[in-house]
Amino acid sequence: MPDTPQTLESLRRQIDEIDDAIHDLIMRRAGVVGDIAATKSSDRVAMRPGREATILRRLAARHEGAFPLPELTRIWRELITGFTRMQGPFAIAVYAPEGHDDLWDLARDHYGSHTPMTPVAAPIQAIRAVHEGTATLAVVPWPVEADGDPWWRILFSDDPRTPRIVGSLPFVVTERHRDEPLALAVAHIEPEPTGDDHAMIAVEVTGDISRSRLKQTFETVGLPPVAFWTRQARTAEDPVIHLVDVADFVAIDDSRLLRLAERLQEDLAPRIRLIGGFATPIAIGRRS
Ligand SMILES: O=C(O)C(=O)C[C@]1(C(=O)O)C=C[C@@H](O)C=C1
Repeated sequence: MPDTPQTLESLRRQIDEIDDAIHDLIMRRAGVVGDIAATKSSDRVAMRPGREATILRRLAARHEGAFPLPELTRIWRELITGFTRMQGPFAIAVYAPEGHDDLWDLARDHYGSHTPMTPVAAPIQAIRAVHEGTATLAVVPWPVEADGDPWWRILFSDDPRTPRIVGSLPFVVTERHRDEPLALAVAHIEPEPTGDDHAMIAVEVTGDISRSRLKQTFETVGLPPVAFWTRQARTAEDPVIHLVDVADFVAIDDSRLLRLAERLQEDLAPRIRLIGGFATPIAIGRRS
């Protein structure tokens, strides 16, 4: 078709009509989210990371045509964050010390362009901000084995006000994220199963246990372990804590946690705490 001013004009008219239809639907969606908000308790965080994961997975699965999927999911991240912010205050504390803005960028990509974000110099400060209520959510680094004093240790607590791991970033993993660091999100949000989830389980023990025995014990009780980190004891009285990433949804009253404790009970006097979980991220392209 020749690119005459007339056809260009009529094509742009179609674009305007489509934009109006999209805009109308966004405004209509806001009305439905308002009804959802009315069903939620106003003193709890409105965000539901499990539901968000399900929405993005469903759209990614039905997507067709030339429009790039990373941009499509990015638009939905912006929308969902807007709909979350519509329901109440939402602010983030991000571990972003001077010169290290990787987690800042991950947080912006996921939690939207306009969400208030505060950089903090230590992961523990971000979690403290959630505990104290000055932030809704903390973005902290993915655990590393070499960390002698890992931040996740402070989630090992019986205090019901302790926040939990609720998400993993990036959720939509693209080529751009190859070799980039990962992050975890920590907040006061009840986990919801999405059909493809991970659980983070911390095991404090008084004695020595090899990785292979730990792995085998998790497998025996039906908890599929995919990664381990150990916080070594600094003194003889100091307990060792293992953090285990399990590829399944685990609820706080899951009988597998009891069976795990029973199996380790004999010689290790374990204390076991579910310190959170997250929906398995989706990969677009490959991250090798
Ligand atoms: O389903 C909800 O609970 C909503 O609040 C709606 C919605 C959405 O925009 O779809 C918004 C925020 C939540 O994190 C999840 C989903």
